[in-house]
Amino acid sequence: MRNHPVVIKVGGALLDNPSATAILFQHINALSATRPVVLVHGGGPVVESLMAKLSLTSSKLNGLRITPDEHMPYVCGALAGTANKMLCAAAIAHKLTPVGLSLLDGNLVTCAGKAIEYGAVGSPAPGDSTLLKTLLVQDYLPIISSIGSDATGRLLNINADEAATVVAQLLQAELLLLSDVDGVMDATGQVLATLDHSHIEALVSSHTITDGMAVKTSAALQAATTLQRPVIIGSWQANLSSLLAHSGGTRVMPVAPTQEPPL
Ligand SMILES: Nc1ncnc2c1ncn2[C@@H]1O[C@H](COP(=O)(O)OP(=O)(O)O)[C@@H](O)[C@H]1O
Ligand SMILES: CC(=O)N[C@@H](CCC(=O)OP(=O)(O)O)C(=O)O
Repeated sequence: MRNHPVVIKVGGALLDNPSATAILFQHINALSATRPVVLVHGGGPVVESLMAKLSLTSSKLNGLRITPDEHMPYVCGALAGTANKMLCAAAIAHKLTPVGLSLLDGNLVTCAGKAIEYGAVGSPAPGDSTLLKTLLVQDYLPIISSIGSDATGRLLNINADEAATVVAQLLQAELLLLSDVDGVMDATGQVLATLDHSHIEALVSSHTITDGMAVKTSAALQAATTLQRPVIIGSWQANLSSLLAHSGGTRVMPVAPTQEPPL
């Protein structure tokens, strides 16, 4: 495989922002000339807009969507269907050749249900990288939604940041978690250049890091520690090469292997 792969995760709010989508795919187009790229995506706003049209309500617990099994057809349709195909179509419009996938395709990622109060929500673990490596060797751009399944065949809704960390582990890749903010902010709104385990704990305890960012920083710390390299949290409007060169965004630093695991 050419050079070291990069896994890029984008949040679902990107899909409401055509100019940001265009900027992102221009950057991916440039980056993929030199390095294999995999895109993992969320789609929280797409799920919420479909649920509202169906007069269904959903709530979150610790940043994760409580997902009754009877909601899974709609969540799956929104994430693996609408969100995935919108991104694939945008990639084609930017001269890339996407292949739309979910976590379960080719047994890429295995999943197991989290605590029962979350419903059909799972935790991901690395599975079989063969399909991804095959696609990357052929210069395809895999675009992966965060729908998985467990060993019994139950469909599961996976937080997309957690999904991306596992895809990065599968490929031993660099990981960029891109969102609608420039990075992780401190209590004064300044973007923090670096964050380590104890700093994350303090900012979560003081409610400076909340909601989806709490899930994201926890997933980033876990991935950084497993991969033993920093994970970058930044804006989807940023220049990806600059982010990879450590200019802008927040670098979440790994816990050293000799220390106790953080989670
Ligand atoms: N300390 C923080 N720094 C930056 N953003 C934060 C922080 N705490 C909470 N947030 C919120 O987290 C959001 C990003 O997380 P999330 O909505 O899950 O993004 P995505 O859908 O892109 O994964 C930001 O839009 C912001 O509202
Ligand atoms: C369990 C859980 O919370 N699943 C998420 C999956 C999508 C996601 O993570 O989307 P963003 O990246 O846009 O937040 C959800 O249903 O919203």
